[in-house]
Amino acid sequence: MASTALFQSLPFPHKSRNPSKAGGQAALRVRASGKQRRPAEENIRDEARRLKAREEQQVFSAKYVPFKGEGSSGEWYSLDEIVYRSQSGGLLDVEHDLGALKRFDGEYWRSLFDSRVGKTTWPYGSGVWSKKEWVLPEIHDDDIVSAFEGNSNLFWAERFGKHFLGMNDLWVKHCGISHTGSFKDLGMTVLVSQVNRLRKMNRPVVGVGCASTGDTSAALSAYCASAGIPSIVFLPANRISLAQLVQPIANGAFVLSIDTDFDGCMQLIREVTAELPIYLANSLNSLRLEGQKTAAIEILQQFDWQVPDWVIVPGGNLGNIYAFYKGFKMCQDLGLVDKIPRLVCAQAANADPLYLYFKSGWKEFRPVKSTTTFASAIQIGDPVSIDRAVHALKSCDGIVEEATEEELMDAMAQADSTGMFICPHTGVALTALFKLRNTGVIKPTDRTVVVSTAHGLKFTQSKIDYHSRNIKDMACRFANPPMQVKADFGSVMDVLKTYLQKSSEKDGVKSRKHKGGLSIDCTVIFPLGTMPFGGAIASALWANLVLSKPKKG
Ligand SMILES: N[C@@H](CCOP(=O)(O)O)C(=O)O
Repeated sequence: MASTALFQSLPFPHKSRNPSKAGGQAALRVRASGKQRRPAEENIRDEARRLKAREEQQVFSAKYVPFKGEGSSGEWYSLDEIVYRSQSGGLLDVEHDLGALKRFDGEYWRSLFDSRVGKTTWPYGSGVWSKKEWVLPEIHDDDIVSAFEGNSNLFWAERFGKHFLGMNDLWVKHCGISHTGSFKDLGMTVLVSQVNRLRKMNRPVVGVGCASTGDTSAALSAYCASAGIPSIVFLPANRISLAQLVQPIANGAFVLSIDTDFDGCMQLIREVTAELPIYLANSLNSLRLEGQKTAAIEILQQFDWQVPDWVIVPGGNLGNIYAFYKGFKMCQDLGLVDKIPRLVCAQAANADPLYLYFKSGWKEFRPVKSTTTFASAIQIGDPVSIDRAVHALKSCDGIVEEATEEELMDAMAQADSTGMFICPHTGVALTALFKLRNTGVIKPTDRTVVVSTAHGLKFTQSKIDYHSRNIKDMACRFANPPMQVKADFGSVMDVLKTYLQKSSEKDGVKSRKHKGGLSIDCTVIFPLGTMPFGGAIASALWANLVLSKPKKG
C-alpha cells in the first residue's frame, strides 16, 4: 500500500489507486470546472510553481541503464549525468521506476492524462508534459522548455482509405503539424529542458549540437532559442530542403553546411561532442525518445484507449520506431491497455539497411551507402538506433517495408489528391500500406495508423517537380500541372468547358459506382506569369460544385 505522502504528492486530492471508484472523477470534475483564475501578475509558470510548492515529495524517478541490460551488471547513471553510451559502448535507455508507477492502476493514468488534454496549465498543455510522470518525472516545472507541442491531429483518412485501399478505419497521425513542423519537437522539448536544468546546475554545457537531415536541426534550434541556449547544427550540404535549411538560420543557430552525407555529419558531431562541452541532441541520446514515445500514448488516448491493429512509421535513424514501441509497451505494462499494435517500419529503397536486415531473417546487419531520395529526412545508411528498432519490431511481430522513389512520390500525390498535404516520408509509409494491403497482410477493416512525420510545406520543391513532370525516369502518374491560358474570355471558356465535360463524365462514372454523395471539383485560375510554380499567389478561385445524387430507380 502506498504511503500517505506518496498520494499527497499526486495531482488528485484523494488517496485511491483508482480515482473513478473512490470519488476521484468527481474531484476531477470540480477541478476541471472550478479552477480559479490566477492573479493578474502571475504567469502560468509562476502558477505552476505556487501549486507545486504544496507537493510534499517526488515519488517517481528514472535513470539511464544500458539498453536491454547489455552493459556491466548494475550499471546505471543519473539523468543529470552527461552520458550517451554504456561502458561497453552500447546504447542507453531511460528506465522508469515501474514499481512506483504501478502503485496506480491503468484507470488512474488514463483519467489523469485525459484530464490534462488541451489545457493551458503549465506544463501539461503540452502533449508531452501531460505525461510528465512517464517522461522526465524529476524535472522541476520551471526548467521545462515547451511550445505546447504534441496533441497532434489524428486524421481520419476517409477518402484516401476508401478510394485507394478499400479501407474504412485508416488514420494519419499528423505529428508534423507541430511547432517546427515535425515530430522532432516531441523529443526536443525533453532534451532541451534537461539541458536547461543542467545549465542551472552549473554543469559544463556551453551549447547543444546535432547532425541533421533537416527536422532535428529545426527543432533543436527553435527550443534552444526559446531558452536562450546556443545551438550548433551540422547539415549535409545540398541535401536538405530550403525550408528546413532556413529554420535553424532564422532561429539563430550556428549552422555548419558540411560536404558529406548525414552519416558523415553524425560521425563528426559524435567526435566533436566527445571533445567539447556541447551536449549531443541526436536520438543516440535516449532522452529524446522519452518525448517521442508520447505520440504512441496519444494515439491510444485519441482512440479512447482502444488499441489499433497496425501503426506504420517511416524509419531513417530508427529512434522513432523504438519510441512508438516504448510508448505502447508502457501503456500495456501499466494496465492502460491490454495489448500493443503491430508496428511496420517503412524505409526508402535508397536508404534501406533495416529492410535488408529484416529480409535476411535478421541474420546480419550491414550499413548501406544511401543514395539521394525525395524522402531526404530518412536518407540514412548507418542508423544509430538499429538495435532499438530490431528489439521493437521483434517484440511486436513487426514488419519492415520499403518504397522506391516512384512509389513514394505517387503515394504522396495520391494522398494529397484526397485533401492531405503530406511529406515524402509519409509517402514511404503509405507505400508500405499499399503493399501490405495488396498482399492481404493488412485487412480492409484493420484499424491502421500511418505516422506522418513532417509537414508537407517543408517539401514543396519535390511536389513542384512531380506535378511539373520534371523528374527523370518517373511517369508522375498523378501529376496535376496548371494549365496556361491566354487572357481572353473565349480561351478561358474553352478550357473550362473541356474540363467540366471531363469531370462530369468522371463524376457520372463515380455516381454509378458509389450510389451518390457530394463531390467538389475545384479549379484555380491564375494570371499568366503568376502561376504558383513561379512562386506567386493565386489571384482568383473558381469552384465548381457537382452534386452526384443517387440516380433514382
Ligand atoms: N531525420 C533526422 C535525422 C537525425 O535523426 P535523429 O533521430 O538523431 O534526430 C533529422 O531530421 O535530422
